[in-house]
Amino acid sequence: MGLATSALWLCPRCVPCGCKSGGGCCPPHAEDRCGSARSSLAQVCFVGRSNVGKSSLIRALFSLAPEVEVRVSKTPGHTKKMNFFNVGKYFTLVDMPGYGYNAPKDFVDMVEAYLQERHNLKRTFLLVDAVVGIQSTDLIAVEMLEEFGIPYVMVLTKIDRASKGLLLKNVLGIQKFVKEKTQGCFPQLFLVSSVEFSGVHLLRCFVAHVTGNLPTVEAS
Ligand SMILES: Nc1nc2c(ncn2[C@@H]2O[C@H](COP(=O)(O)OP(=O)(O)OP(=O)(O)O)[C@@H](O)[C@H]2O)c(=O)[nH]1
Ligand SMILES: [Mg+2]
Repeated sequence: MGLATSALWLCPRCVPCGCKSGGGCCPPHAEDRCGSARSSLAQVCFVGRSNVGKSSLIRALFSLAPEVEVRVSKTPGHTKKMNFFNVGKYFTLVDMPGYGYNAPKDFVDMVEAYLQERHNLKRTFLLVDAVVGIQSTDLIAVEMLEEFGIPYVMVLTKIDRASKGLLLKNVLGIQKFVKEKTQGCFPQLFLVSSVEFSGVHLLRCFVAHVTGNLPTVEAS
């Protein structure tokens, strides 16, 4: 995976329309830096409740790419806008604001608009906190992804904070939920700690794979 990385901030509605200026087609939320227009790069995005560890996971996944300048905070609701980062010429990753506590007021408009257009979105990573497990707000997110037919993957975060027993309970609960209640969810759950870097390498390879950047290895 190429690690020459440049950060872009794009208005999600500029991606489909090709607007470069941030004016005209852009909704009021897009007065921030509107980067380049329609991108042909594959995209992956990271969603989940506020404070679940989205920005931290992106930082851990792309720790070798210092230009992915993701901001992490103890305060839930820290990430207020969708932040787009280009990973070299290979793909674009999207750090979403969180839903639930202290979510930005325009969260639904912003995220729904993006997911409906989902230009080149190859996979969505839905993060769930390993200590608290799946919550009712996560179920709403799952419903939305299922309704839009978006392929997604569940990731259990902060596994360093969960006891072995609690981790097992939440893993089994999510596996049962995925099997019985979902269509578009990848059956393999990823377990990660962005602090201890556990599970990060496997997920990094998976991101490379879904964005078409993992060379096929022939079985001998
Ligand atoms: N122990 C532990 N703490 C973590 C881990 N990942 C994130 N955190 C902490 O959780 C808090 C929130 O992390 P963020 O990455 O900012 O969470 P977020 O989902 O981006 O939050 P919002 O942008 O507010 O939605 C920070 O204090 C992080 O240090 C982890 O794997 N283990
Ligand atoms: Mg964040």
